[in-house]
Amino acid sequence: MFKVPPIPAERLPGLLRAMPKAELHIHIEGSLEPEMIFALAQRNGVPLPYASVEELRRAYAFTDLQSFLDIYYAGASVLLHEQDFYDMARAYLARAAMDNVAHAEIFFDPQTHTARGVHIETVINGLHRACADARSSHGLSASLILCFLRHLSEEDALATLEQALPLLDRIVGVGLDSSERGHPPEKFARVFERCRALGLHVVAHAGEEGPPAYIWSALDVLQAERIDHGVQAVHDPALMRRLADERIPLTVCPLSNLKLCVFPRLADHNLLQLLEAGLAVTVNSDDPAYFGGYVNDNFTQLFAAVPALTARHAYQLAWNSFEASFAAEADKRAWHHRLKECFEQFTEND
Ligand SMILES: Nc1ncnc2[nH]cnc12
Ligand SMILES: [Zn+2]
Repeated sequence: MFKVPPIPAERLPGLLRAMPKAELHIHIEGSLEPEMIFALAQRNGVPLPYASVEELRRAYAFTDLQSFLDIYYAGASVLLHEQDFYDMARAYLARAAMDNVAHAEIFFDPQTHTARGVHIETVINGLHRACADARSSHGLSASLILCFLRHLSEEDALATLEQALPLLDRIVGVGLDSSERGHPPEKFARVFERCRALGLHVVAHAGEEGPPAYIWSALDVLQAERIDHGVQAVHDPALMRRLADERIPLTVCPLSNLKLCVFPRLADHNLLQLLEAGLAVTVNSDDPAYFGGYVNDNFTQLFAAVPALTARHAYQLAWNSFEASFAAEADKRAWHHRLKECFEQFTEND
């Protein structure tokens, strides 16, 4: 790999913002800014239990994952029409392009919408159209990952997969999200087996709040190719060795972990420990509208809080993000090249 020259600390934030990167852990419903929630509520005549944008924003004081999910699902209730899904994804992709995101793999939660009577085609077609337009408008490639809600039954997930079958050419893979504790990955063994047989990529949230055992079963039972979050792996040395040996990517979300009280302070985040143990860590925003930052904010705030993180780590994190993506090898090579050029430019300007 490219040998990264030292870069002065004061130039690091600029480099973090400028470097091309992939975002692999973003819930599109978590990109709905309060202003857009209110605009869509008005457009669609959906009542909200908050009087104003400010009142809604004030409710964003979370104590754990569940306290966030309750508000997140309420926010998603304003999405009814294909254009709503398009507008939401379009806004995220425009924002991601500003952060020099070259490639995004976007989670969506169809069950949140189908449970309210919205057809799955409405959801997928709106999101897919925004992804297609992002390529022409921003030169950004984007694909979709359908997530099953783990607090619901496996039968519900199987029914959702059935509904999605005619639209499978519009998604790259499936994931597992929502309330982690009490809902281990093995609850979804059959639906994930079916997805793998259909040729879909497979990822799963595990070890966000839940124990290392959930990461083991995401790997062994679901055969997950990436682990979303995975920060609890540090409590299990054998698991750490496996994740490092097999180069299984972790899509880590520092500001999410902070806002959901997984770590008391950003300075206490274990991302550096994971990286130094040889894990293929990436940095992502999770639900940027709720956690106070898009992907570049995650990079800059984490690096500011953990001064031991250097330009070498920044390069590794961006490189990992492309390598861990489900994009074509030729695209990965092109992004790796752009990344190297960006770092070379930064050192030449010294
Ligand atoms: N951080 C998170 N964990 C689990 N499910 C989610 N859905 C949206 N954000 C999530
Ligand atoms: Zn997530």
